[in-house]
Amino acid sequence: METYFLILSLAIFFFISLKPLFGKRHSKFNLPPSPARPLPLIGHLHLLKQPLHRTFLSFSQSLDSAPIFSLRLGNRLAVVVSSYSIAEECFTENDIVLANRPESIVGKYIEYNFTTVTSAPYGDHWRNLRRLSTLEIFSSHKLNGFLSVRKDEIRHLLLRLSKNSQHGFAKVEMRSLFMDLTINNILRMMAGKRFYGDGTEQVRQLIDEVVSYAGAGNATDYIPILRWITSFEKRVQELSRVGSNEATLMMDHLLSLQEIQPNYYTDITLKGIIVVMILAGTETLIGTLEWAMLNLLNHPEVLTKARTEIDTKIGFDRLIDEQDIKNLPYLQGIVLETLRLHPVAPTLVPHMTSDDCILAGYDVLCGSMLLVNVWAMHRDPYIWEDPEMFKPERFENEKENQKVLSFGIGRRSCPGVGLTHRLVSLALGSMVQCFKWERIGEEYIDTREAPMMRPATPLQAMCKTRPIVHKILDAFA
Ligand code: HEM
Repeated sequence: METYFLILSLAIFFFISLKPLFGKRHSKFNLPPSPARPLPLIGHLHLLKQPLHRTFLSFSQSLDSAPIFSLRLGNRLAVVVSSYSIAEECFTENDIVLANRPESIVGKYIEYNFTTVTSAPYGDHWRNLRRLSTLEIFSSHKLNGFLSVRKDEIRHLLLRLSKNSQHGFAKVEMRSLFMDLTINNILRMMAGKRFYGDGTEQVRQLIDEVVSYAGAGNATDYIPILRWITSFEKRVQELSRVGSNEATLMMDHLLSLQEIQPNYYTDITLKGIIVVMILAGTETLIGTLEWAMLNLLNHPEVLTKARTEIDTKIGFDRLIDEQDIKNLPYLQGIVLETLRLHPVAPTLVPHMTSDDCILAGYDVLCGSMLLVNVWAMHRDPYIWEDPEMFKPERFENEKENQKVLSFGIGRRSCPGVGLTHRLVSLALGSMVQCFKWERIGEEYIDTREAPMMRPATPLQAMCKTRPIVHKILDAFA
């Protein structure tokens, strides 16, 4: 009897899930081309190999370099764009229609039922959150106020680097140092507190797991039956509980705002802000710093040029400061070149259409997911000279800056861009100014990426202090 009900339920489920995929509604529309015929129920999900941005580039190439194509991911239609002109069409005339986010299991459990600024549908609630985070966190005024936190955390980083490297080259593992820098920076901005030792590692593991579940590659988001069969949803629910405890500890600062305006600053809103800041503002910065250092180690001539720029403009008596960065164009070029070659959100954060629209002459139906493959666009040989090469010089022409779309464009673009440029440039500039750097061996470091856009092998380097480090050590003494 049980088997009978199972077969009956599966038959009904198959009928319901296949109907929209093969229904008449789709056939009368001019949808973007697809790389292959979709399979029943799963559509093209079986073709999605990690890393997705590379798979998407090969789909596009298999379709005669099609700059837009469509996929069926279980019960959802997705459109993938990989050209500048279509991306511009998306985020200018179609910006509002494309300003929604698709629902996901992470959005439901970790992002408080789609109420955070990253996951909320486009509308009044999202607008309020965006304004709130701009005023309280991302405005120049607020970022200037947090400068002392950034400087202090960078000083901690330099001190740790100098520990064993004052009398000769010492080997250092960069990821854990960048992890402490970025997590402590965000936590101090949010709650005025640092995490030490094991605390950071725990937070980091939590972030790692949540970030690995976010994004467009989870079959469970598209095939509802997988929610019952796999333990994915349960695991995300468990993580959401751990995350809540962590967040509760960091509420001090925002709670004072709640006292003044309790209706506006609800508990969920405040927790959501903290969760988003940690999720969006740590892994992104760690990855960017790691890729930047990796490229400097693989290109000693770039490193020398950056050091000469800093020595010439700043001298040997003081440490680089944030206001120096505008006078260090080569350093800024290194950061931009890192963001171009290694955008940590290579297909941006998924968008969703709230109505039918037209892109590049194709019909894009209401409820479709949009992914923009900026990783592929940043390596397009028709747009960039020597696209695979790490050449910060290309940004001597300031017009090139506009072509780096790692933070997205339009109303849902990243509000953390200012903080990223400040922290990454200052940390990188300080490390170049204070240390000599070498690879741990003769061979070049692997530039392929692991899942989540990290370097394939955790970055290690050899560093040796330069005399200026003593000025920092003295200041700490
Ligand atoms: C290298 C650093 C970073 C990169 C490459 C990056 C990239 C992105 C991208 C691609 C998006 C989505 C854009 C779109 O949907 O079109 C985004 C959204 C967002 N980012 Fe970042 N990000 C970075 C750092 C940060 C930092 C440091 C923070 C905060 C501390 C942050 C907070 C956010 C938030 C809140 C959103 C959601 C915006 C919305 O949906 O309205 N990001 N980021």
